Amino acid sequence: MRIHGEMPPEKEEEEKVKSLSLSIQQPQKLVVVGYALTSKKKKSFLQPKLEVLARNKGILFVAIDLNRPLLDQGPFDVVLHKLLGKDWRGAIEDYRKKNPEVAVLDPPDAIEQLLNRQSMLNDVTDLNLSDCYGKVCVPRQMVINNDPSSIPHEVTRAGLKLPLVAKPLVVDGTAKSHEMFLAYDQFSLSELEPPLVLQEFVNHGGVLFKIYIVGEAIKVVRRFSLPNVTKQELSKVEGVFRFPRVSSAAASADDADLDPSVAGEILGNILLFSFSKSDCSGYGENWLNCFLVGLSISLTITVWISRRTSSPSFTGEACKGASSPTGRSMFSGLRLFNVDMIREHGTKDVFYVIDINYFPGNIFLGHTGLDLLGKLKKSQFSFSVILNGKISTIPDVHLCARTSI
Ligand SMILES: Nc1ncnc2c1ncn2[C@@H]1O[C@H](COP(=O)(O)OP(=O)(O)OP(=O)(O)O)[C@@H](O)[C@H]1O
Ligand SMILES: O=P(O)(O)O[C@H]1[C@H](OP(=O)(O)O)[C@@H](OP(=O)(O)O)[C@@H](O)[C@@H](O)[C@@H]1OP(=O)(O)O
Ligand SMILES: [Mg+2]
Repeated sequence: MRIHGEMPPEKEEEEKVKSLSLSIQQPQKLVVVGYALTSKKKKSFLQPKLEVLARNKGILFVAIDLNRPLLDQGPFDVVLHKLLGKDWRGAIEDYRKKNPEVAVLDPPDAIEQLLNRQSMLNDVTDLNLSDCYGKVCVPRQMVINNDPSSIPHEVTRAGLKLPLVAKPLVVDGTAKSHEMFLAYDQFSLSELEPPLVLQEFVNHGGVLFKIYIVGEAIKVVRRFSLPNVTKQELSKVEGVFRFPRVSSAAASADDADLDPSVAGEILGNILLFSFSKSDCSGYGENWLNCFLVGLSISLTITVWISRRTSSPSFTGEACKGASSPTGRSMFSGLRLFNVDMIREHGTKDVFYVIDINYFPGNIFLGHTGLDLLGKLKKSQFSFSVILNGKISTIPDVHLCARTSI
């Protein structure tokens, strides 16, 4: 006899099968990430723990075979690349055109802007951020292409202030492109080999901020940097001195007990505007994705998605460039990069962008950026970074996430 409500055995069996099939997880759709990297980058980037972490998140890294046409490979959801050369550039351009649904990180044009220490900072200057939202500057600098003997005269003519940091003009991933010199007088600079950028050294209390950007995710870390150069030191010392990679990953200052005037309880607000590459509107799901990472330092970061109409002088300008196919606005099309910023010693809100790097080291490891790899295929974003102490005065801001870190 069956109690009321009890199922007949055949029905029970049917229900069991149903609940069993529901409990079997649907196979996760893998996000396939094709990568083409220099051997140096492959070693530093594709560490086993990253691959395991990625696999657990449904992301599969697949090596692109450089001996076969790229168009014959895949299908990929995302292509990550850090390779130089015309052939590769041509192949990736062609691939992008024929596979518009694939997120190619990043477009060769956008990367190219960062391969030269003059063009990498151009857009920061052009945006003239100091006028609108605070002071984000670039150090004064000049390019020396040839004839090192002309340097002393050129430096004097340009009125550059000593000391100067001499940097190789071209950034091509080689150790040579990271060879830095600090010059206390202009005459010694003739010893160096052009092409060079000569950049005014900005005293910043020996701490540098690295702002890592992966699509919509931002992480800021502190690194040790060169100490201040005093007037006394400058008057006594002559010569040009090579200095090592002072702000490498090993020079983390996140856990250091720093003077608050250097580390900053609140240094100001670094604001990240992001905007749609295609039409600068319709952020729907994208602004849900917008979030902040990195709770380890005392900066306030605000991330927002802004419409073309808001913050006209800045966002409008940036959108214009980003939405035009030939546009070369700041970071146009870039989704995988970092900005190195320092704060002028003795000031609260005068920041300088000194370097911008494409696909920098460890950008995914320990960052939530990995989660974004899959989402990047949907969103088309570019970024501009500004810094501001007075958020409340900015009109029509679509605030997405804000946190003190
Ligand atoms: N204008 C400047 N004023 C003060 N310090 C500077 C300036 N430019 C560079 N530095 C110091 O030199 C270091 C290296 O400079 P920069 O970041 O331009 O070189 P890089 O080789 O491109 O570095 P990265 O490894 O981050 O790519 C910085 O971390 C900072 O300590
Ligand atoms: O050496 P790391 O792994 O730390 O990464 C560095 C990266 O080298 P990689 O791309 O070969 O990894 C550099 O790239 P190239 O200019 O040489 O192309 C540059 O982006 C640095 O800023 C990165 O330093 P970090 O961002 O960590 O300070
Ligand atoms: Mg660099």
